[in-house]
Amino acid sequence: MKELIIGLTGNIATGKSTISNMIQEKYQIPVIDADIVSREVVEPGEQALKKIAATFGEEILLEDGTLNRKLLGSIIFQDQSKREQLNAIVHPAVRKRMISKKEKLLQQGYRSIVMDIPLLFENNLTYLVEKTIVVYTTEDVQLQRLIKRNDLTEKEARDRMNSQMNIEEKRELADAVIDNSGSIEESEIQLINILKKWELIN
Ligand SMILES: CC(C)(COP(=O)(O)OP(=O)(O)OC[C@H]1O[C@@H](n2cnc3c(N)ncnc32)[C@H](O)[C@@H]1O)[C@@H](O)C(=O)NCCC(=O)NCCS
Ligand SMILES: Nc1ncnc2c1ncn2[C@@H]1O[C@H](COP(=O)(O)OP(=O)(O)OP(=O)(O)O)[C@@H](O)[C@H]1O
Repeated sequence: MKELIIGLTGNIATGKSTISNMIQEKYQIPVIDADIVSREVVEPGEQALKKIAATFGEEILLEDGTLNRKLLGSIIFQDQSKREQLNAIVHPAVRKRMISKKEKLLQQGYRSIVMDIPLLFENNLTYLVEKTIVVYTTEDVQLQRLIKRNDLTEKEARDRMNSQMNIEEKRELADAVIDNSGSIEESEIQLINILKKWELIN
């Protein structure tokens, strides 16, 4: 089996987690998920959470001292400057922790690793990986799945989509694309073909 660090990206609700779970469970390639790491770095006691409270006010915390994600989301997805303020606090900590997780997995002997990073292209993080996969859907499918999964209004969903680079642009930048607009089975066939082409499975 070859060695490869893969960057998996896409847009909000195009299916990154669906594909990365498949890669981890069916093909035993470990996945480092930026969304999970971005939750770890804002746990109570973490520096990043203190900075968020200092910037957005103590009312951004719930009674138990954890981050009110719903409230913060409603602020930053409709205000670019607020989003940039949050990114400046959270992203350096996420990047640092992801690199350290990658080093640990390499030390444990893993040779292939997937880094699931929604903002891989926006934040110029391709230097962390060797190949990129974009999980794509048409904008219409993305919108419908996002509204359904997060129980959002169309405006809220569009604000979230507009806070990221357009999926058509990302598709152009990718080494490989999985079109997840159809069924999960159809997506798995595309994934298998990519993993075979990159000699990660037989
Ligand atoms: C604003 C927050 C609290 C909302 O939390 P919530 O639980 O509702 O969403 P969750 O974290 O699961 O993110 C869902 C999706 O939103 C998108 N997204 C999240 N943050 C951002 C952002 N700053 N810019 C663009 N898209 C984003 C991603 O596609 C992500 O997969 C949270 O998203 C956050 O802390 N964001 C900043 C960190 C970040 O950029 N994370 C994304 C990858 S590092
Ligand atoms: N092929 C598919 N057919 C039908 N529903 C799907 C398909 N792929 C994913 N979904 C559903 O669409 C929603 C978004 O998928 P998923 O959570 O994997 O996206 P994501 O890209 O990881 O999202 P985020 O950017 O928010 O982390 C989920 O509710 C998931 O169950």
